[in-house]
Amino acid sequence: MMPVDEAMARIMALAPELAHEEIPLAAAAGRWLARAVTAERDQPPFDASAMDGYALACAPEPGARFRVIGEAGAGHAFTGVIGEGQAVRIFTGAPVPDGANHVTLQENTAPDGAFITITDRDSGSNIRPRGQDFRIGDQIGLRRLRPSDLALIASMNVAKVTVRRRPVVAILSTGDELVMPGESPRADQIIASNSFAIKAMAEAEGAETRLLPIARDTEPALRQVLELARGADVIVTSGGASVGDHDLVAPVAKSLGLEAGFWKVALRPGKPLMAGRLFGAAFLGLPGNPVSAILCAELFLLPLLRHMQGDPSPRPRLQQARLATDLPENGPRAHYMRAKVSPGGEITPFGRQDSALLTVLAEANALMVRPVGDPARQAGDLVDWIAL
Ligand SMILES: Nc1nc2c(c(=O)[nH]1)N[C@H]1C(S)=C(S)[C@@H](COP(=O)(O)OP(=O)(O)OC[C@H]3O[C@@H](n4cnc5c(N)ncnc54)[C@H](O)[C@@H]3O)O[C@H]1N2
Ligand code: MOO
Repeated sequence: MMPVDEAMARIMALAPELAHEEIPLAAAAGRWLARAVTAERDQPPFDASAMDGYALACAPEPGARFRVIGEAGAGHAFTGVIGEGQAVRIFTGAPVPDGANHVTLQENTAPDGAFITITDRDSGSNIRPRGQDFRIGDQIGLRRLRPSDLALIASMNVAKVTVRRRPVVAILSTGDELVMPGESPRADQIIASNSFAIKAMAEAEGAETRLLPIARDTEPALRQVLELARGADVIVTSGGASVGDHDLVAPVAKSLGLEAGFWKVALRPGKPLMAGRLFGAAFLGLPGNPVSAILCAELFLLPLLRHMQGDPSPRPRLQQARLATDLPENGPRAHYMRAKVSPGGEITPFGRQDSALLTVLAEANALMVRPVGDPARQAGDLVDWIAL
């Protein structure tokens, strides 16, 4: 059985190259920049008032009196020059007029016809200097674009960005026992659930998905459905990965030309995971047990999708927490236990860890990682976990 780390590395090495594309900023949320963005201007592009008040030639003393000679608003600059004893009525965001180096807060003044009298001191100059946020030529490096990045790029006057094309993931389930939700299962059938989680996980990671029909447990049926996956960047199957007589994914994928393949990872749940390259795509054969399939998607599919889109650290992020209970030693497979991390930061693995229990997975907010051969642990020990 292959160690989890090695399986992750082997799977990332299967990644096909994704082309770059230029898209409008308004469509770029969640996309990965493929080319750095360069600011086209300074922000602010002029010394700007941070407050509503009066622009003055220098910081005034209480009691000082100034004549108001004009007005500066956001988008409406005052074009004259301020001299001693003069003030310009100014509003937040307006360019500070020439000759001024201070904005006094309007709350610190008393108006009196065409004059103002200073009643209190200001705590600062209330001026945002030109370029205080960014300067022309400043760059945003490659990253997944969050809403705040979009605002930053917009303010740089950049209307289009170059991103990686979205990876296309084809998803299919195998098994004679499966019917889709809403259909009428026979007494010996269950409802296909894995592909719904895998689809949602892949899409949240930036992928486009193609949900293929359920493949029945015959070689021709599976071959036919797998053929529909041609053209995808990643092909994900669930079920039929183990050693049973009806577990056909490995032989069929091989007959279709699976390359660079491997099978079985020292992982619980998820041991029968298989991977390779098929039709030019990365191929992941996930185990059928629902928790195994979702866990393998978390550990292998999502890092692969992040890597393909340019994430320099695509692996799951490990955090640490104190264990709330004692645990016996772990066996020969890394155990990713469904667990709950409390707001206080303590982690408690669920008592029931059967890989068929979706209710337990749905209650969990963490996967607690127990390495291969991890010795017995006591309450209070620090352990690694991954957020769900
Ligand atoms: N003799 C052995 N038997 C098994 C071994 C083993 O090493 N030796 N490994 C076990 C482990 S671990 C796992 S995990 C499973 C994985 O088996 P398969 O990948 O072949 O999965 P299936 O047999 O097709 O299904 C397992 C289970 O999951 C249900 N299933 C399948 N697909 C879906 C789906 N899309 N949605 C919901 N549920 C699904 C299926 O009905 C089965 O109950 O093998 C063990 N056996
Ligand atoms: O490894 Mo299986 O994935 O435990 O249920």
